[in-house]
Amino acid sequence: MAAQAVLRSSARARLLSGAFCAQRGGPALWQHHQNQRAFSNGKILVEMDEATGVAVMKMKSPPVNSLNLDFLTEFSISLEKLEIDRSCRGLILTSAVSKIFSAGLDITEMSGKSNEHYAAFWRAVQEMWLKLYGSNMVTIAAINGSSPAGGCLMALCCDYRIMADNPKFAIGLNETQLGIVAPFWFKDTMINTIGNRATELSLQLGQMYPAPEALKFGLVDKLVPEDKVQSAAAAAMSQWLSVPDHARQLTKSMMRKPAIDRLVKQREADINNFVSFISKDSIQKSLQIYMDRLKQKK
Ligand SMILES: CCCCCCCC/C=C\C/C=C/C(=O)SCCNC(=O)CCNC(=O)[C@H](O)C(C)(C)COP(=O)(O)OP(=O)(O)OC[C@H]1O[C@@H](n2cnc3c(N)ncnc32)[C@H](O)[C@@H]1OP(=O)(O)O
Repeated sequence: MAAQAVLRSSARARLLSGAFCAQRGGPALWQHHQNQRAFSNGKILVEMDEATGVAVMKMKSPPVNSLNLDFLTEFSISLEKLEIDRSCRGLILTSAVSKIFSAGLDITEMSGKSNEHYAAFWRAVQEMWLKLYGSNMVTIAAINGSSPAGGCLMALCCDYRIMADNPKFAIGLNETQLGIVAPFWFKDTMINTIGNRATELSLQLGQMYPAPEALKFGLVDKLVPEDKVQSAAAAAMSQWLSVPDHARQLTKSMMRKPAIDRLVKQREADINNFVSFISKDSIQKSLQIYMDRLKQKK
């Protein structure tokens, strides 16, 4: 895909240079065990079944898998590593943290930091989206917990979503509840999944949907009991992998390319928009109030 080509160069350069790995105290090499390969960069564990060509990526950044700069960098590099591995055809994205898929963007990365930091953070968020939404692999989200905002975005980037059937787990783009705005490419991703009107309702209200409502709304494709999420994802994956790769990939590209191209074309402008928006005093105040409320609810 066009966006993949643009993105691959920078991440691959970092991957091959080992800069990221050295920073983490050593290269994230594959460990082999029978038909399984695995690597971990710290916040992400990847297990690959060589017999099926399916990798399971587990987010393991407790307490809530929030997407900070380190996490996003590890995520994009891990994804790139799988993308360039021709034996890997499918990816199941899930969480190793109990009851949480991902709490979305790390709010502390958007509070009280320099403009340079905000810009680097936002570039990393964009890169995660470009890579996951534009992946050539079959991507299935095994949503085994709550998934607000950026966590919901990650799930929406996948080709298919299976969620644990527990009304305590909720998913949605709740940005307006924090006093912030989902950017156009979050909005486009949701529109491409549930349509324009449902997206408008959902985004304006900053609605979080408990799992059963998320299914009705089309935000997820299937609900299964909590202990069946991984096996259901594996079963769905084998169905998806029965379709010839080239035809499925071209179809995926046809559906997603307009949204991807839109961000690629205005990446720098989008970063500048984010920095000027997030650094406003009024927005910083809203985020502070939201964080205080989160801590007080305990
Ligand atoms: C004009 C156009 C301009 C466009 C500009 C675009 C701007 C767009 C900017 C950003 C888009 C933003 C996207 C996002 O993803 S924002 C993040 C939204 N996330 C949330 O709202 C989630 C909030 N968290 C929760 O609801 C809950 O924590 C939970 C359901 C995920 C888990 O609940 P529970 O198990 O009860 O855990 P706790 O609430 O106790 O949390 C544990 C611990 O973790 C901290 N925390 C939780 N979420 C986050 C987070 N997203 N970032 C940072 N920290 C988080 C929480 O505060 C607790 O910390 P502790 O008290 O120190 O233990």
